[in-house]
Amino acid sequence: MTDSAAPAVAPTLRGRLNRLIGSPRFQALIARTPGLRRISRSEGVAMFDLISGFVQSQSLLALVELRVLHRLVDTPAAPAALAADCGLTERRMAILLQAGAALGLLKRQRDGRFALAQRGAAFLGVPGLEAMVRHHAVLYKDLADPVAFLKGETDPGLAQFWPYVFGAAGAADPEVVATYSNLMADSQALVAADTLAQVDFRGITHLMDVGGGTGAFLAAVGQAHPAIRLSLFDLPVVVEGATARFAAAGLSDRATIHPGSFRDDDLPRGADAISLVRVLFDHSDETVAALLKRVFAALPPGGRVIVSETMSGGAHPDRTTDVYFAFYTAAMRTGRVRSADEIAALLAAAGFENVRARWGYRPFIASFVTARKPGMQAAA
Ligand SMILES: C[S@@+](CC[C@H](N)C(=O)[O-])C[C@H]1O[C@@H](n2cnc3c(N)ncnc32)[C@H](O)[C@@H]1O
Repeated sequence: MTDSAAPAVAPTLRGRLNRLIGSPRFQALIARTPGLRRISRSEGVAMFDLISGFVQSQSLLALVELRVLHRLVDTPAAPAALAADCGLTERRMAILLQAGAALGLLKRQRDGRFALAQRGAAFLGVPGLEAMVRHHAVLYKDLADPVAFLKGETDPGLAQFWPYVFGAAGAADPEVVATYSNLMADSQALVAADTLAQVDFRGITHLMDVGGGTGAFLAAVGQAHPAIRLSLFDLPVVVEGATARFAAAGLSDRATIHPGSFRDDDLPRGADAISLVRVLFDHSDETVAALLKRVFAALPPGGRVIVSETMSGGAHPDRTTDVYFAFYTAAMRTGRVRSADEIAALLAAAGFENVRARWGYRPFIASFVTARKPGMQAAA
């Protein structure tokens, strides 16, 4: 440990253990001891993974920007062949391809050529993943000085990328809106699949998706549950894209679009369930509390609210959500990744009961909290 001075207060048992684990003599002993050597090695690998993670992400960005995975879909290629197409020297191309293979996205063949590996093929198959990697350039800049970022001394660019979080006025530029709506809609397929698999939709006759973007989640619900009526509520400039989506999905007769802002307008009534998919984590506790009050008011007695988004692990910090999403939403300035317990408390404060949480089986896609408005369940 770097600070080897005697502690000012008597260390706890955990503290004494920390000092022991951090001592070079102890580490040398573990590295020499059969059985423990393996643990020491895997801890070393895990630690180096933490240290080098940003280079892995930047290698991935280079692979995406140069469309290397796409170029290898049909046939393997040698560094020299790809170098010319990508405008790199052969040597630099070889570095990138070797890194891609080390990350499991490519496979290095015996003849020195590189092929697309299964992980690379799967990466290309996930809608929105390439766009997600590309837009990380903004977050990467925002985190260049993480201490200044955490002290609030920087002006994060991600806040401008998602202008709607500051209110309807910020979302006036159709080009900006199209960029984030497409990114959201592309990544929605996985969120919808997990939500439909892990949340019970039985008994719902009319679902309103608030902050539902261009209707991608509702389209998935509509296809999985042919009897449910659908309502979409989002900012006017955002819902413009929903008409074509519902028409293409054959849902125009079942779906109603309500343009509006949940900051300024009451929510339309009539739905016996309201979903909030990746909406709460964009906003402050104050905005969320006000939104949940409106959700409560719009539901009939017994009506259901469904929250689906990535959540903090809370008492059990989660590697996927408590690092990436926590910093991401902090860079948006207004947002926060909350634990299921925190969301449950906000729902209870809004008057909901029967609050149930479900940790997602892919927590980096979504986890879920559902609750009911007290009173009789709405008639089917
Ligand atoms: C992170 S996106 C999620 C979109 C969609 N639910 C999904 O999961 O793909 C948040 C959505 O909330 C909407 N939103 C933000 N502020 C809003 C407001 N004041 N009123 C209505 N919708 C709003 C945005 O336009 C955007 O579509």
